[in-house]
Amino acid sequence: MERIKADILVIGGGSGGLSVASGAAQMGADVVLLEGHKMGGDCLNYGCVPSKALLAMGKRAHAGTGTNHAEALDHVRKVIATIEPHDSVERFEGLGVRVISDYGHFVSPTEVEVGGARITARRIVIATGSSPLVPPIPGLDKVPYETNETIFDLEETPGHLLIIGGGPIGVEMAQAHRRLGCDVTVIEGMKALGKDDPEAAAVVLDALRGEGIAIEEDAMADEVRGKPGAIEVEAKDGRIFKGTHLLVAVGRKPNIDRLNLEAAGIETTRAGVKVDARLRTTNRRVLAIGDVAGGLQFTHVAGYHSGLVIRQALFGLPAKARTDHIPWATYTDPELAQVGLTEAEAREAHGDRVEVARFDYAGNDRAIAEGRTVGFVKVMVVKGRPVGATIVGHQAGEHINLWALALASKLKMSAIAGMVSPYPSLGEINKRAAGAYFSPRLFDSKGVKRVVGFVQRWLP
Ligand SMILES: Cc1cc2nc3c(=O)[nH]c(=O)nc-3n(C[C@H](O)[C@H](O)[C@H](O)COP(=O)(O)OP(=O)(O)OC[C@H]3O[C@@H](n4cnc5c(N)ncnc54)[C@H](O)[C@@H]3O)c2cc1C
Ligand SMILES: NC(=O)c1ccc[n+]([C@@H]2O[C@H](COP(=O)([O-])OP(=O)(O)OC[C@H]3O[C@@H](n4cnc5c(N)ncnc54)[C@H](O)[C@@H]3O)[C@@H](O)[C@H]2O)c1
Repeated sequence: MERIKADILVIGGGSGGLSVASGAAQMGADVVLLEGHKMGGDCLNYGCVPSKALLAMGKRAHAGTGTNHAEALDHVRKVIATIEPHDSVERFEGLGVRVISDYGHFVSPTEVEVGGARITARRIVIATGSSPLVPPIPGLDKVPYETNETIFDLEETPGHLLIIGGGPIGVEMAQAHRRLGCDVTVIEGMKALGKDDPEAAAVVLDALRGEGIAIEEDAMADEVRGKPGAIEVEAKDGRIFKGTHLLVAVGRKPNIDRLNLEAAGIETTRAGVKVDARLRTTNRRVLAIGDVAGGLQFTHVAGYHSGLVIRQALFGLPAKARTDHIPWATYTDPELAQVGLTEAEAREAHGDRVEVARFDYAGNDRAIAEGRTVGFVKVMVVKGRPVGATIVGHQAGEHINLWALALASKLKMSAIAGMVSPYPSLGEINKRAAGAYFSPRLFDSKGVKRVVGFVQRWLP
């Protein structure tokens, strides 16, 4: 058996693993990367990239440019093919990474076996991601169903797509398919977009319903039956939903089954590999990042984790994973974006000390000019600093960047209010929200009026 020694062994070539491997190799470390399936992982092949490409085609169809489902899937394939070389084995080998295209598993606390090789490394990084969770709903195993791993390869256009799960995957896929000409029913066991601010989520759900998508809430799928082309989902309360195709989007499960973690003394929880604030597992040589670490499951979180791992594994420096500054966005139209605490979370954590500053898209001249006046930004502020921001509306996922910076760098509201925004930009909504925080302090204050009166008497 071949024996390989490395500084860093990365298991999994998705968003997190590839960032660690490329960063570490370019900084001079000896890196081995294992990828058992497709380089680029979920995000490139079955997640962010195809879903945003399909949504883009849905937008085109909605604008009247006559795109159909088959053309949209063709576009999805082309987008993946365009990005693929960036994540390819060739590129990584060019960076000096030894790539092994196979699944790896631990055989001891310090060794991983893959194919015919046994690898030891100073640090091992588990970056094996997650897979679609398929719940044990009676009958589901007897009907054809799609997940995010198959929906972008569907041969035929669904006549009526049933989607179990109204989280980000469910609602993004609902709007993309609806705009590409399918009937769509979302079957959500609790509240759709339930992890987001309910007032903002309602704006998205209203828009989706307005486009003809049925969103059924408090409808926990309890039984599935039927045959190809004629599928029924029955909810716990007896409601029955009929469609031609079924997409299951009820969350994720961590990819840990193949890893033989017991051999390495690595503990797990229901969410994934157990990690501490520094992303260390219960084996001190092994770290876990991205979806498999069971926290927020986003590509940019996997990327953020990779930076923390490089800091620790290459430079021996401590690095703590924060979550208070992590944004996320759901790329429906209108978009929904969040960073930090929602209004409810902020009130729970800070009580009466929270002030909510708010500005509506309807008050922004560019939004009026573009006919995109639906939505708002609200910012949760404690002692002059933002602790969270919610934006729903046109390009909310872009506009949240500013608040992500503000939270990451602990900026004050005065920094945002003091920024000069180009007129007429949509992004000015953020400055106006900060302005809304200060206006009562300036315009409703007797003290300010007294000072102005005094100065005016003395100014030449
Ligand atoms: C439909 C959908 C849409 C999404 N949209 C967004 C979005 O818009 N924005 C966003 O930020 N996030 C989005 N996400 C989430 C995002 O895709 C994930 O958070 C991200 O891919 C996680 O990266 P990762 O590196 O942890 O795992 P992955 O990217 O899944 O990579 C893990 C890799 O490890 C490999 N692997 C597993 N086990 C082994 C083993 N034993 N040996 C070797 N290799 C192994 C797998 O084959 C895989 O390639 C979306 C997800 C889905 C499903
Ligand atoms: N834009 C983005 O960044 C983006 C897009 C898609 C996915 N993602 C990532 O992927 C993760 C997974 O997304 P998801 O939408 O699959 O999961 P999710 O956990 O966010 O939502 C799943 C939904 O399914 C519902 N559900 C569970 N069991 C059910 C049942 N039996 N019947 C009816 N409803 C049921 C839940 O109540 C929940 O609302 C997200 O949390 C996110 O991290 C991100």
